[in-house]
Amino acid sequence: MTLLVPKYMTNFFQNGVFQVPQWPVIAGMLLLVTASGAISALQNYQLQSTGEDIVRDARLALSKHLLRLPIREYDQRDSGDLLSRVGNDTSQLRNAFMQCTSALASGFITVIGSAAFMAMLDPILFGTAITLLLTVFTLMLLSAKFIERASYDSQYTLGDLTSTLNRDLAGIRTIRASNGFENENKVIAALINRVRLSGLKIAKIQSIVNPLATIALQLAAIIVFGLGLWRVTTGLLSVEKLTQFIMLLFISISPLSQIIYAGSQIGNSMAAMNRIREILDIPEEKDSDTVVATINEHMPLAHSGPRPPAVEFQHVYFSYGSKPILRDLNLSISQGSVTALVGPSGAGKSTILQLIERFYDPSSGNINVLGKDITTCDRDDLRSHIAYVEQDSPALSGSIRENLLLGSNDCSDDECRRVLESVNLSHLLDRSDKGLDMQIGENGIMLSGGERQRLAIARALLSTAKIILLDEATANLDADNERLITQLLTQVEGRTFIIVAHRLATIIDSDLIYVLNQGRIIGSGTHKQLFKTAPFYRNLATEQYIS
Ligand SMILES: Nc1ncnc2c1ncn2[C@@H]1O[C@H](COP(=O)(O)OP(=O)(O)OP(=O)(O)O)[C@@H](O)[C@H]1O
Repeated sequence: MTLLVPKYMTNFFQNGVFQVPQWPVIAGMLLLVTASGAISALQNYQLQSTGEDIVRDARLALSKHLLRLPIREYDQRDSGDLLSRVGNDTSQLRNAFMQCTSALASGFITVIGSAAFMAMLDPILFGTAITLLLTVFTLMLLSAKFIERASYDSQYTLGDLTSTLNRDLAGIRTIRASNGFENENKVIAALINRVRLSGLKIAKIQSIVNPLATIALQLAAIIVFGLGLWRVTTGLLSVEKLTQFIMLLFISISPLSQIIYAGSQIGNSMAAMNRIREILDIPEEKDSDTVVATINEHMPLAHSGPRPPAVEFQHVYFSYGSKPILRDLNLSISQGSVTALVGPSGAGKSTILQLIERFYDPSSGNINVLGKDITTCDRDDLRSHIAYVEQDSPALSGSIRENLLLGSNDCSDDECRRVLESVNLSHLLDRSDKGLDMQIGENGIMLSGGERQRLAIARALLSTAKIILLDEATANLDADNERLITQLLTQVEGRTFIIVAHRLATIIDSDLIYVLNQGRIIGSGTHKQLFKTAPFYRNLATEQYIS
């Protein structure tokens, strides 16, 4: 519609002489301009909304993918950097995308339409204008490559900054207690300066290229205008046509500048896109799986013969890197039993639990859970049979209820209360009138270490998992609570407990104890048997005054 305005303007001239326009002409023009404004506003909103949808989809895909990466990826990557990709990079992508789409979509038609009209009005004048404009464009595209590199550096450094702040906030007490503030502040300041330098590099490129582009555009307009005037004086072009041509040129200059500016932003969005792609290209944990079975723990009961072990390791070797961690490991843990893994720090006890969860796969050997080779099972199905209380018993920010129901939403409030009572946590419900909805702060900071452990044990007990892995799950408990939890585990029926513990007092009543040293099983049996037959275990027990 905007493109019709210059044509309308020819009503102001008759044979090269200015004519006062009639009211209908003025009204028509006003209508044209208003309608064109309204359409452009609608179009702009529609584009922005499509842009928001696309960026939302990118964020959804990225965050979903982030939670499903293989565990090894989290070992190697920094959580702050991953967060920065979901936050900063998608915002960067969003900004550049918005500018590009709105500039291209709304401006493109105007520019192409103006070009077509101008070419019809005077091909020579149009040829000159297009040559000059193409030169400006090439300049902008060249600069986008430099901007992409600088922007990539800037976004990486921003990722480092987010991770450092993340690390510092998580360990703020340690930092304060060890007077580490100055050192950390220096690291953060250095990163902030690096971000600034990358930003300045981009600014330098843009502050050279953008004015150059504007000057070049103005020069192009002057040259075209001068050439047009010359063609009018030599009779090759009428005043009406020159007026139309110049108006079309001015109409197209603003969207053209927008397109050129958007071109300079492509570098930023490419850098952000590459960082997002880097994560999306990592195969998800499940991607390499060939699922041929599901675990059905009831099936063996229907058949005659013994039930398969809850967990079985057959000649398992494993390493995180080049150093072997587990060597030729064989375990057999019966369903419904309490089994303990003991041994010195670094022996590989937690690693065994993580292999049962299939966070990692062994280098060789087999692991069976409830009679099925876990590499042939669906991971979600496998994990639905296992509850895992990690060594540090991390609690999640949120309410008591959210922490209890993580992964299973179908427990009633009464069941939640009962399980809290069984682990001696009922007093938490009396702290405020919010009951189960009481917030426990970031990572459960409003709970004591022992309360966090009992909350994690409560979550495991509330789940329907038949196999419960407890990694040093009572290490922070006082003697009374430790006794309570130990007794509770022996009373729970139909579940298999695999307990890693340093304090032997908590596991001496276990049905079976495996003693590990340097990734090998060096003894197994009950406490009594091991005390008699395994000198290594006897030493461990004697050191803890256990006979
Ligand atoms: N994600 C990992 N990447 C690389 N090495 C690891 C990783 N996790 C553990 N290790 C190493 O593997 C070895 C066994 O660790 P693991 O945590 O299984 O020992 P542990 O017997 O549970 O020790 P602790 O009693 O101190 O918890 C250790 O040498 C440890 O440094």
